[in-house]
Amino acid sequence: MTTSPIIGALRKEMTSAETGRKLSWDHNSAPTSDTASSNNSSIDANTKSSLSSVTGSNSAKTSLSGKMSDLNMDGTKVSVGAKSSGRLESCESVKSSSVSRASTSSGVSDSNESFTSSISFNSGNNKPHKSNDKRWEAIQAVKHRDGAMGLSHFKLLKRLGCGDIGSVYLAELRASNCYFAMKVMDKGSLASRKKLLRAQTEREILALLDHPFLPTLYTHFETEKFSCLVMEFCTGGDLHALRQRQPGKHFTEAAARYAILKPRIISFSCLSSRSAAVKSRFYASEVLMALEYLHMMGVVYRDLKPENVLVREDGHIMLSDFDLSLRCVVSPTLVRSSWSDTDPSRRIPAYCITPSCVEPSCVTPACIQPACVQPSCFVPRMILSRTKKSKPEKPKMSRMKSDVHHQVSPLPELIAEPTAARSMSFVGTHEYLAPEIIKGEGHGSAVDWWTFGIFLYELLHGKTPFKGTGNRATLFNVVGQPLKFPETSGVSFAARDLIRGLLVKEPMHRLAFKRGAAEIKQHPFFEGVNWALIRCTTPPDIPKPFELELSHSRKEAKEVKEAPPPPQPKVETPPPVEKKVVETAASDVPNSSSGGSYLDFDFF
Ligand SMILES: Nc1ncnc2c1ncn2[C@@H]1O[C@H](COP(=O)(O)OP(=O)(O)OP(=O)(O)O)[C@@H](O)[C@H]1O
Repeated sequence: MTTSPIIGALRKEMTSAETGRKLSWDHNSAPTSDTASSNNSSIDANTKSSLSSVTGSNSAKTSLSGKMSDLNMDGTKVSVGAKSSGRLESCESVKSSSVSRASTSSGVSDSNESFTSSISFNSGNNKPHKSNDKRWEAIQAVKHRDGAMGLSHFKLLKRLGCGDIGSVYLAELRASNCYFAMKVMDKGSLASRKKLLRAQTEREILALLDHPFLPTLYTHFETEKFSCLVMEFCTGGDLHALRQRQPGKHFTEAAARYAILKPRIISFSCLSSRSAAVKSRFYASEVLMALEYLHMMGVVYRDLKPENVLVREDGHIMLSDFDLSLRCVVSPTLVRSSWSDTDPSRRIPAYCITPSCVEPSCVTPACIQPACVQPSCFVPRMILSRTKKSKPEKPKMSRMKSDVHHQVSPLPELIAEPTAARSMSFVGTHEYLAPEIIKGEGHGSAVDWWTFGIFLYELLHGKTPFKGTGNRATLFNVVGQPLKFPETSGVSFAARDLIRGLLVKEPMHRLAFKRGAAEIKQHPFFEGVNWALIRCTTPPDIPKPFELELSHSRKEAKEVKEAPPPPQPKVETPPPVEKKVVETAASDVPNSSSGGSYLDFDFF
């Protein structure tokens, strides 16, 4: 067994006094660290779900940009490892003015090893929902003490997995008893494989997020060779990996029973249909909220599948893996207020809310208000203005009743759907690809609702609906075959109706095309879901306590330090996977069923 270059280099860097080179992302070359001041707007789509829980603050934005050539790309070819589940991607080829990497300079291409962007984003320095998180505090304390973070601040305990652009390690912040998932990407490898833009996109998106069902980026730092993202560690693993470990890659009846007892093993197909429906609804609800938040932030996820749904320590979910996501412009709009007052002067107008990540230029002409309101002002402003007006008047019972009615009447409806997003990229996973991606027609946020339909189908049936004998057949099925449910499906009518609505091949007729998650939430399948309190719901499965894992991790940590690490899977010879990589368009490229490698290609 040979020591992989990435581990060897990691060891070297960890034992050195390296504390993390500052990444210069500043447009004017002013040094900015990973703790750069940030636009710290955030959206909590959970607690005030009817509004997609808009909250935020108004700290100054920092326009960050960078030259990747500053990152000392040494061009060293290192096999970072292959993804363990197949998916495809082409180089990003966004062809719409509505799609932006914010103010990324023109001509940005991953093939340019040097590029500049001026995307204004939340560097992760301010996460309002992390104020009571001891891991957050621990990281902040180290930053405060040492100025910058580096590999030497962490102990890498074990490798959790590897993806196309990096390996993920369980890492302990030294002397803190705080654990993280650290994604380590070899910059030379990224550069030589033209993955710099993907890595940058993922980092920027992670930095934006502040939501219970999405990963927290605690910090990121650069060393001479590596780019490291320090994220929340999910103890429950991912659903795909758990199933892969079962004999025959599916749960047996016994395993299904075990699944009920052992929360980390989750089988939807083998549980009783009621149990599966309950679990599916829980996980689907949380995924839906995460997608809603992402869309509101101008992110089209594009890679929903069980493999990317991690189970957190508390049993709630966390979507991961944003390197195939698309960033775009979005103008969430209030289309219906709860105020039905006929007096125009008292009527709450339609607001346009800019997502925190987008520069003022994001404001589309559709915004009828002179200024877009910050999310945090949204609910209070509406309620306060009402209260103020009624103050001087003598309170009458009828008026009070009316006010109470207003305050408890259905919350305003907000469209947070980036309907104008358009991309020509060919990205995703075969069985989850939307027809418009396969046909190369250009796609937008509706692809996430298609994948949500496939995801729901898989949760409830244990398989995806269009899987063919090979990848090519799968693609043909997606485009040409009607949706069918197993005859013996014990799945409810409501579930099937929802799936049918989501798996409409024509995106414009697909459920949620116009109004996004709001449409889906109203479907009978989700009847009874308390969206506002879903975060407080007791999950159907809770992973076993992390302490039990720890002894195992420490053992492995010793191995990482003292023994040759496991060989990195080579991109060319990846392990067999269940969901294969699409290598080509449906008609003209050979089937790739023999491998799961990630092959980049342009659809056109
Ligand atoms: N926050 C996390 N907590 C626990 N395990 C994680 C976490 N993030 C990733 N992992 C594990 O590491 C593996 C690799 O993750 P990673 O995101 O790098 O690769 P991927 O999901 O295969 O995507 P990509 O190829 O785009 O990088 C995942 O499959 C998962 O098992």
